[in-house]
Amino acid sequence: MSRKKAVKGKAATNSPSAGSPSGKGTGKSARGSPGIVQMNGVVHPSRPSISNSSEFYDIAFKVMLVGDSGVGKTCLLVRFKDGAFLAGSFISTVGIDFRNKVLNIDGVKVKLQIWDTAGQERFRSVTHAYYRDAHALLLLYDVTNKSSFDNIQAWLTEIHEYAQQDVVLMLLGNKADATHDRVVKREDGERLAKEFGVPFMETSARSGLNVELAFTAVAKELKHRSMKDPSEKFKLHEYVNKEMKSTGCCRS
Ligand SMILES: Nc1nc2c(ncn2[C@@H]2O[C@H](COP(=O)(O)OP(=O)(O)OP(=O)(O)O)[C@@H](O)[C@H]2O)c(=O)[nH]1
Ligand SMILES: [Mg+2]
Repeated sequence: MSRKKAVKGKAATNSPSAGSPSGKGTGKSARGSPGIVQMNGVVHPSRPSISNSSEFYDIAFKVMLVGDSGVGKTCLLVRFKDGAFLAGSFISTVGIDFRNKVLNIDGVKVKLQIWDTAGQERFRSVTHAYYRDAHALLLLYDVTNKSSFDNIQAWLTEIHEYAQQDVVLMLLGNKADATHDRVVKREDGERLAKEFGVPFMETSARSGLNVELAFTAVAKELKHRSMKDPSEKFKLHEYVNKEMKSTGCCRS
């Protein structure tokens, strides 16, 4: 396995690579996605990085953050990438943006290119165009906002319409730190996730609760799928449940 160099940066003005399904499996660069070539669902850089990032990786995947405006998608990404919480006034994302992070998963360097989408309705058509190339989707609601939870079903319909059939999907109930403002119980999130057969956890971009776990679980699943190693058994649901219990984070 050759080791690649991670491309770092933001691409708010990029057109979606998803606009080029023909790039899939051909080894050709996907239109509008600088330095990205798709081969067997795994993303590799098509040319040397011009950024100052010196982080190398073996395999790379696209992960998208979706959910209503204000649920905490940007804050979750910033917490994961920089280990910090974006305090202060809420600045709603315009369009779409991405950040890269390389994780060491069982000795394999897995680069996650994480796309932070705008939750506002008016950007929905922009977001739709990116779904097709996503290997994983983190679907967020806000435990302090009932309508963001009620909208999860609509988001799932959208995901089924625009994303790949085998996309890795996880439901996250964010802002779990906000105990006084909570209106959605953890059990409600669990029930909904069970109904749709998706792994679930509560997170907090503010406290960092389960943020690393959510991305690591997705990276492990994607790595497992791409390696197709029959000797290696990995079950996303089991991993999430086991890790949640071991941290004792969200169980009463
Ligand atoms: N208490 C608490 N507040 C949070 C958390 N995550 C985000 N927030 C707050 O929620 C607001 C919205 O956060 P964003 O991350 O900007 O929301 P978003 O989902 O990216 O919204 P759009 O970009 O409009 O789609 C901000 O005021 C954050 O400070 C969290 O885990 N806990
Ligand atoms: Mg945002």
